[in-house]
Amino acid sequence: MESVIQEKGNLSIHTENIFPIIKKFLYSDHEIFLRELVSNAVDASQKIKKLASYGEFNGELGDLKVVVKLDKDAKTITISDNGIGMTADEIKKYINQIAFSGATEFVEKYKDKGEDGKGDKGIIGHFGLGFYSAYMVAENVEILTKSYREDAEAVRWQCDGSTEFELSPAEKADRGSEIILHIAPDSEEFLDEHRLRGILEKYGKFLPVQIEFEDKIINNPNPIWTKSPADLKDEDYLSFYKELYPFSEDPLFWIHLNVDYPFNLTGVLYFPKLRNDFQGQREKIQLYSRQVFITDEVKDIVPDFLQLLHGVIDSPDIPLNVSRSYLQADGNVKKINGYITRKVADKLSEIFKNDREGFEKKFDDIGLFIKYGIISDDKFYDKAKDFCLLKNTDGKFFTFDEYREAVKDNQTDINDTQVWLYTTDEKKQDAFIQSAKKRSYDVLSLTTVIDSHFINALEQKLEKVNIKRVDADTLDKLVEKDVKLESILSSDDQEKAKKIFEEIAGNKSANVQVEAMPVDELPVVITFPEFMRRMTDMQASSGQRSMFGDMPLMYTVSLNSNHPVISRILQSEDESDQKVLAKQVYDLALLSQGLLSGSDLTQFIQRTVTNL
Ligand SMILES: Nc1ncnc2c1ncn2[C@@H]1O[C@H](COP(=O)(O)OP(=O)(O)OP(=O)(O)O)[C@@H](O)[C@H]1O
Repeated sequence: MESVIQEKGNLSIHTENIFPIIKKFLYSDHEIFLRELVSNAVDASQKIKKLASYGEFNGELGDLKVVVKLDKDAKTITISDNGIGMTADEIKKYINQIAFSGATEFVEKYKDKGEDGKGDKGIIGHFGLGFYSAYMVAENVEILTKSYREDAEAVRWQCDGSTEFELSPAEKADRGSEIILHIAPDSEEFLDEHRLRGILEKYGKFLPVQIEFEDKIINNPNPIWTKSPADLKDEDYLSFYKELYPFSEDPLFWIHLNVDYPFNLTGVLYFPKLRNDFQGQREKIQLYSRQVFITDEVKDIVPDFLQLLHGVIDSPDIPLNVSRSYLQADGNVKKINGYITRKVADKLSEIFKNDREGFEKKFDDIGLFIKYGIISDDKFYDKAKDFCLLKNTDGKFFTFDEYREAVKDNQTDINDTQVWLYTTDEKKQDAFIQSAKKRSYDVLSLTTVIDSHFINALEQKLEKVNIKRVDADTLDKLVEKDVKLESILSSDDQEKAKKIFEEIAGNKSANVQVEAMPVDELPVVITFPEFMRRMTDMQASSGQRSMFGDMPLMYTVSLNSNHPVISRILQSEDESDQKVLAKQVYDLALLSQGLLSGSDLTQFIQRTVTNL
């Protein structure tokens, strides 16, 4: 057997292998070539502007513009700019040496220049690979360029995707570059003006230099997120929203993001009208890097609940073209997450403090969002706990603290725990809500898709608070008090009543019990244990089918031992009379829970009509 000797060395890379790799794997989406080449042209234009501002270029800047031209007959796409251009030496350095980025070098060189000491502002490239993405669609690429330097000579570079290139003197009157792509037969789909305009509008809609295609400027070089909030009016934000989402309703409000340290980020986030739906609204945030569109999949950059917002985030500090798992672990991305969450919470808190009435009016829309935030993000909860509102069945709003105070006297039970009652459907649970109100209990209206999760989260976070649906049990059991009502029935009679109703329920899942309730409450009350409710509610909101079928597996039948009808049933001599009466009150209880249907309901109606 051959023995292995310890050895160190360099892996060798053969450049002839690199083109096929670039062509296949550099970007999964071939249309990106246009984004890359137009970005380079924009960079070249920004650089000349900067050089002029640093006094290193004293010629005429002219009208800086990038022009994209399609020639179907010649099968070429040409991207021209009047930026800094390149000398033959620069081509050798920046183009021939793959992955040697001239952008990075420019930024390094000028990093301390400019009033703000940020020489890199506005320069897009930094990997040094973008240019080669041209070979994803072209079989041959030409560069015709003339540097801004005095006495510079124009040069032509050409390469057919092998490792050989040609560099020669050329004729070009004006400063700048032309990149001519000879489109490969398998990429002729790009020789279509609609397709090209589509790609340009997607990636270049907000590029900072004018982009012309077929004699029209396709971009808005000064989108509002690049401006100072002090210079903007509400109309500006609204019309930008319309520019982004042409057919949407106006947003509720917005946040202008602007931070330079410890990372760079600008943007505008809008709160849309959510309307109880938060699936259809996602993937509306667009991510830009120095005004170049990158993606509208911001899953890994923006916390889940914030994806309900709309708008634009622009950050050169979010690593692009890297794997998802890397992105999630990235320190900047984490900081950006935290920053956006904080900003959003601060904005909500500000509106709440300055305009409580307006905040309450918008709460049906923003409530969903705030609750989602509370469920999923502890840091957000820390801020939101002071402005998240609870609405009761009378339409009155409370903060958590206000609500604690409001129900303290009446709804604290023997364990010194507050019981907050809620309804998920005011109409269906009306009988229970009315009974609760008779005792001056307050009932919260928690009717949105997210509320079952929200209630769980609240119980975990709020101390000494139990949240129970108003029909989870009889009121005496929901809010247990020291003083208990006496039952007028003897324990023998109670046992008898229980038997009669057990027979009528005829159902193992109904748990019959006797309880001393006030006389003015119903003779029979049907309730569902809270835990059972929650499981079914949560399953329903997460879109799963309930494992309990249509009706919950277990329910409680409480007989009011103080109600005269129960006494009448017990006193009845005739067994069939007794049954009819018991069945009638039992069906009434089912009816008030919406549980009486089909032949049971028909029989109930028949019986009732004949006894009129
Ligand atoms: N139109 C142009 N005008 C002037 N210089 C250019 C032009 N296109 C490319 N270059 C030069 O070639 C270099 C390499 O470009 P390339 O697109 O490969 O990388 P990059 O722009 O630096 O980084 P990225 O990979 O992020 O695009 C640029 O940094 C720039 O110096």
